[in-house]
Amino acid sequence: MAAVLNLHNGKNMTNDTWGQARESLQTAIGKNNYQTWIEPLTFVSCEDGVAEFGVQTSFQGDWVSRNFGEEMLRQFDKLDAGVDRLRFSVQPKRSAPAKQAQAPEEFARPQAPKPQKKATATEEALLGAPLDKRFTFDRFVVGKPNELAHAAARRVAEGGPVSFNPLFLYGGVGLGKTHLMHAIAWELQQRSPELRVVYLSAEQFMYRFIQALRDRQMMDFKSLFRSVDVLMVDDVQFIAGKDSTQDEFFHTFNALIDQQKQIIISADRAPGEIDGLEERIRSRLQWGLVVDLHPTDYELRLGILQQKVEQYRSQYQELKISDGVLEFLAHRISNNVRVLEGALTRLFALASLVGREITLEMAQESLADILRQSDRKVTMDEIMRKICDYYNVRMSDLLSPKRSRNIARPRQMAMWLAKHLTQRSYPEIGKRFGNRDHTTVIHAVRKIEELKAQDSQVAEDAELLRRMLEA
Ligand SMILES: Nc1ncnc2c1ncn2[C@@H]1O[C@H](COP(=O)(O)OP(=O)(O)OP(=O)(O)O)[C@@H](O)[C@H]1O
Repeated sequence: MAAVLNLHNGKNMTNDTWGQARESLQTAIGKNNYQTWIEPLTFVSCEDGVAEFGVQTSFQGDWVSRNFGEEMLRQFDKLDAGVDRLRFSVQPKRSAPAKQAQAPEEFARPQAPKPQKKATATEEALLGAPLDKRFTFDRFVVGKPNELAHAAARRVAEGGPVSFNPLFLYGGVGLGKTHLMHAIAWELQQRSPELRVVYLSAEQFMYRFIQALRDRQMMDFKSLFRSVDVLMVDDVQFIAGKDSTQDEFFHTFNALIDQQKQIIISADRAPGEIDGLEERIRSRLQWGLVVDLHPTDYELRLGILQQKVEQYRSQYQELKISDGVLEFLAHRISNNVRVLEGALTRLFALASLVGREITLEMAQESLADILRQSDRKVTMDEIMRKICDYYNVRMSDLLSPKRSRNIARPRQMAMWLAKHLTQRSYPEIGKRFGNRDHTTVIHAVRKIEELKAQDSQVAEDAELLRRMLEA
């Protein structure tokens, strides 16, 4: 890369200046923004006061220009770099056949005293939310619990004729829904930079919708959202019960599907389980492919830990972990992947502090709180309350001798959950449920196991309840 920048005032600026500007930008805009948006920029040249940066997609250039352009110029000013204007041009990939570079995005310094035209809510809405650069397919570890979701995501990321529309990904907290959606977006943008791929959470969709209403820019809002090529909406359960947002979402959804544009949705549960979602939306969400990210199993957790350690080593090299430490963590931390990552980050910090091998004892000591939390078992009370909510039965009925099916089945489910999620013995469970005999509990647990194998509704109920209680 050229090491020297020409300043329009004749002074020379070395590459160090860009380095310095980057440092202060990190402080000014925060580490996350910096890593996602500024770090990937490549400095191309600086001529006549125009500093040019290479970006991978026009989306990236557009985003940086709108959101950080002003701050970048401010930092250049501080360093007296003589930069008046920024240009972001999409750099063709080396391996790709020579292709025409796209028209660069430019950020021109606003002319004082004329105020810079602020991007309207709707213009910003088009850009969605920033993508996390760590959330790529490369970094997604595939195992049994997520293989179907991964395969579907890969298929959608290949682009081409829409096959699963919408793709609906669901699963418990921290199981990789957002990661997969960002991975699809990165891949699509890499394959086809001209595509308008918009990712945002359902909450952001709602706020942008409200802002457009308030600013009387609904027409813009509608046409912008209807002009995207791929729309991804994360955590769609958020709009349940929010009627006008649902309505708008429904129309956007239909318009895009009609144009055969790809839609990808995520939620913490299956479409049919989201209370407060209009029936017409619920059924449309089931039109395409609905896939489930199951809770992680031991092998997947271990794979994720190993991958993260490798990544860490490739950056910092020195990291020694005794045999058995990762296995221990994969065994003991059974919650979501975010918790696993948190545990590892702490171990990495510890390793860099002590400067020697991380042993099992050290890991146990430094992660005591996380391990304790993971040990936390669901209480009987929580199970009973959840069952009452879920099946709409009264606690007094659950504990009563009543045997009608609408009471007996929830009670059996509660016993099954108690057996699987708590350390309680059969007699203890029986006692808690209105002083029943332990054989009744054994029978209930068996009954639910049997029903789960025969009746998909029971299997789904059991899985959902277990997830909700473990979340
Ligand atoms: N299979 C995986 N391989 C590697 N990292 C993973 C995997 N699954 C999850 N992660 C990591 O775990 C963290 C949480 O994942 P993510 O944010 O995608 O979860 P989520 O399902 O969207 O959760 P939430 O319901 O809280 O939004 C992220 O840092 C992600 O990279």
